[in-house]
Amino acid sequence: MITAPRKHILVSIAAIALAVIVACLVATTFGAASERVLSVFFISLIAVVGMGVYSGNSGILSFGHLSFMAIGAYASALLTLPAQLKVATLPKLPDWLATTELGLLPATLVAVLLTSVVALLIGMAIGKLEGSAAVISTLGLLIIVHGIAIGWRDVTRGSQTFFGIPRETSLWVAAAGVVVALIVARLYRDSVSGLRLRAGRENAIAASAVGIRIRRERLVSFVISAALMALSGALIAHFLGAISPKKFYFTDTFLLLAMLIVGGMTTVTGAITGAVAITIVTEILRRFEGGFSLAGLEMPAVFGTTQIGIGLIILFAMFRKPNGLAGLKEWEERVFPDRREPHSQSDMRTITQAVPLKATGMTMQFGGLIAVNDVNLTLKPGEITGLIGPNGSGKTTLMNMLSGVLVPTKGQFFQGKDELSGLTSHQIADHGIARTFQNIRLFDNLSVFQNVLVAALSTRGGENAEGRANAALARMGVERHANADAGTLSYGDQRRVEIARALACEPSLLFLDEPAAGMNREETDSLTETLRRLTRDLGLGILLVDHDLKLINQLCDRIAVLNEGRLIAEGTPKDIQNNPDVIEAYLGPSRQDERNQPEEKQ
Ligand SMILES: Nc1ncnc2c1ncn2[C@@H]1O[C@H](COP(=O)(O)OP(=O)(O)OP(=O)(O)O)[C@@H](O)[C@H]1O
Repeated sequence: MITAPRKHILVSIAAIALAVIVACLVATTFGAASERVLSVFFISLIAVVGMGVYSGNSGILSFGHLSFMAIGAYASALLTLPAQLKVATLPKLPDWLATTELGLLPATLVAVLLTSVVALLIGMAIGKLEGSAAVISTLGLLIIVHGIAIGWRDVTRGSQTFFGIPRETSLWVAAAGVVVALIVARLYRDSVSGLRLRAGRENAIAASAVGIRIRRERLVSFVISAALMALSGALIAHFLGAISPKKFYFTDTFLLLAMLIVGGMTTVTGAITGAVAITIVTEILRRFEGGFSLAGLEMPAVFGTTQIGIGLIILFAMFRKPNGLAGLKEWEERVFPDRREPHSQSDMRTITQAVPLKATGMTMQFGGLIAVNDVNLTLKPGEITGLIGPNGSGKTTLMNMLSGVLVPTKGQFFQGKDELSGLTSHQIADHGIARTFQNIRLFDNLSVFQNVLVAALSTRGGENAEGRANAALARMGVERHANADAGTLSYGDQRRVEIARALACEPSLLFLDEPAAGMNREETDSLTETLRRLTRDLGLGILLVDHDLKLINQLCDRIAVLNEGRLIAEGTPKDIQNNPDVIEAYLGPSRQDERNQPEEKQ
């Protein structure tokens, strides 16, 4: 399923095909040299969009993707190399490989398939890593594959040139390859998997809380991007006719990453922009590298002029355009902004079979600090439970444990007979528990509609996702912002969108961590009314953490009070208001004495 408007996709594909055909026709009129430049440009562009499919959508920069290009290049070359030449130059090849002599297309398909399998295995290992560890591991991959290419002499000819590869990559073959790669990358970006991955890139914790399995989506993108790299590798091998391991090492990694970073990692438009910009600059600087004369002045040869130039462009881009020259949007998204009309024909499903969530002995220890200490709590559908307590009393920590963000040190919680303790955040979301965060965690660079849609797509089997997304937006009164980027909204609207995103998961229990923080009284009153309607109309249970005691008292059926990690009181708002332990926790013992004295005198 493609999540973008059909118009964007059709316009994009038509433009890609047209631009490539026009570029080919222009190059052919200028002769063989320009055809060569354009062919290399197309093949490089396949690699850049290949890297972008993973790095752009996941936000994890990969230094290792040229390994997949190398695997594609060597694998396809081994399959197309004339048998006689194989016998002469690679005498130790196994018979079946020595006698195989395929055409470019089948050899490329086999190479792409083989690379995808290798990427699947590597991706499963790398996918366990986060942040800089994930980035560094890709560097390790590059070094390992380079080492194998040099060491496996019987198959690769080691560091010597692997020559004699049939030069079958014509300009039109490269053009066909780049059209396929650009379309695959464009479709992936707006596929369900691509949207989930971009949500995870924006905020991994929130993505997991709406049911997204980030590791799985990363793996999907890793394999697709490796397949595109293999395609690029096969085409370059059959364009040059000779390859060696150094072709797939640091120099080209730097060049391709520069294209991706300068253009903008997150879009296909960015990959194209970066590839065009860096190719033009490289072609110009290369002419000056050997020295030149200007107005009678002889400039000496400066080795590395091209690399220095590319480095300067990267610096310029980082200072002036940190998201790349093309920014965060595809060109067609800017030219034809989404004018999705908000509609809410469908409403949210009423909770009919919800069961209470029972937590016992919940404990969380951070080093020497016991943030939550042996807390028992039951949350019922259709009921609003307030969770209050002074700053640092453990409210958010308890909510984090019940939503799978933190693994409790001790304690268990069940939904009916199902034990949820020990489940991950996305598994808990699938059990109908959704949440918002104290510090708003929206997917800032996705539209409001995409924020909500991706949650609906990732829970309840993705059933009727668009309808659920629209209904959730309408329930929270933010449907008019559907097309705006979430990060551009006012604070109050962002909080409402975050609740809408949680509602799109169709939860039976909703956890709200300080939903009224930063809202004025009017906005808070309106939120109070909205939340009341949610429980009344849909039978939803709510766990509400807030410091606004007026909101808590007005809204909650029951209130639980934490102090220094312990549950010190539980009851109706009236019980809690008069509870001496609660008064002491909030006001301190001396203030409570003051408060008690007049009463004692009476
Ligand atoms: N990840 C963590 N690592 C270490 N200590 C933590 C962590 N998270 C919370 N704490 C500590 O646990 C205690 C409880 O924090 P928590 O955020 O749950 O309190 P809270 O009641 O939600 O506070 P507030 O009302 O200010 O949001 C605090 O002392 C806090 O510093």
